[in-house]
Amino acid sequence: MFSVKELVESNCLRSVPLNYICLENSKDSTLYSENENVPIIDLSQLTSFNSDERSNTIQQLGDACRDWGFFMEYSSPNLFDQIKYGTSFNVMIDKTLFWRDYLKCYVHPHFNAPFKPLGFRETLEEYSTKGREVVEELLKGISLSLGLEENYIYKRMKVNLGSQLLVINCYPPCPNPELVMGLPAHTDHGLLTLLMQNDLPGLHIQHNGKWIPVHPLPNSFLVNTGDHMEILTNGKYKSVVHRAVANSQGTRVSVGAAHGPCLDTVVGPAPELVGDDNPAAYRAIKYRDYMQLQQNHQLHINSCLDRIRT
Ligand SMILES: O=C(O)CCC(=O)C(=O)O
Ligand SMILES: [Fe+2]
Repeated sequence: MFSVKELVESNCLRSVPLNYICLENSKDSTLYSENENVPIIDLSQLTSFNSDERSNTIQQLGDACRDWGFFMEYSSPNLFDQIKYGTSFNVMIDKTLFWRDYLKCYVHPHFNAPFKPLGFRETLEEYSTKGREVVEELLKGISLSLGLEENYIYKRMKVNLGSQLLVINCYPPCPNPELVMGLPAHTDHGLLTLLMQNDLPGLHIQHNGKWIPVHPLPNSFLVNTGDHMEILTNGKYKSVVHRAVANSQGTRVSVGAAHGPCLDTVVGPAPELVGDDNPAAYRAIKYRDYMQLQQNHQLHINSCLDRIRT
């Protein structure tokens, strides 16, 4: 199987090969909006000793999770292979190939990374550790915004043994970007994803029924809530549908770190967020089984969450 990078670098590419042409693109009736912007949260205020500043930011964080589920913040065939290089999404089930190559490494609770190129492992390890620290702070803020004790999510989801999956995506330039899809519409399976990207646009998020293009903001992380945040909050904070489109200008690179519960944690709606007027909307499922369910399912058909709704 060719990678898209090899295909583009072969120098014989004048138009998109047929097996990459994504018919869904012309059928997608979701409107496109350039006029709305993803909310921006200042992490230093979330960890501030000034209690007014902190509670204001917790409120903003809660609003962002409820209304957007996406915000920016300053500063092999086996799904569980610890290091995996590939193309498209899952070549075993994809009917159309996607314009994307990737490297995935599980970096927590056990750290895995290639030994080459020199220094890559060390950089990835430091990046992953810092990412977990950021997520711990965000989870405290999110727990408080839900009226829960600040360590509620961290403890209940056993995040100290949590799964952290680093996905490095590469979207080489495409001669006809409107005919292909980098990564089709999907939601992420974990609790929170931190995304870093280079300066080429491509990410779209669905908000109030429209696709919102996200313009890269230097020195920021994009943070999005995943399916397990939606399950745990019983739908109060939604997992956000997003996609990545291709471009003709240059190679777009994004690095996503999916932070989830411990793989063996059985996750269902938090009892504190369920009541007579708000019954549990999802059945409890082990995180590992959920990931398997998502992987075996064509990404863009509909959200994997639909399969565990009560
Ligand atoms: O490349 C992007 O901006 C999005 C990547 C993504 O959604 C993912 O890896 O799950
Ligand atoms: Fe994603």
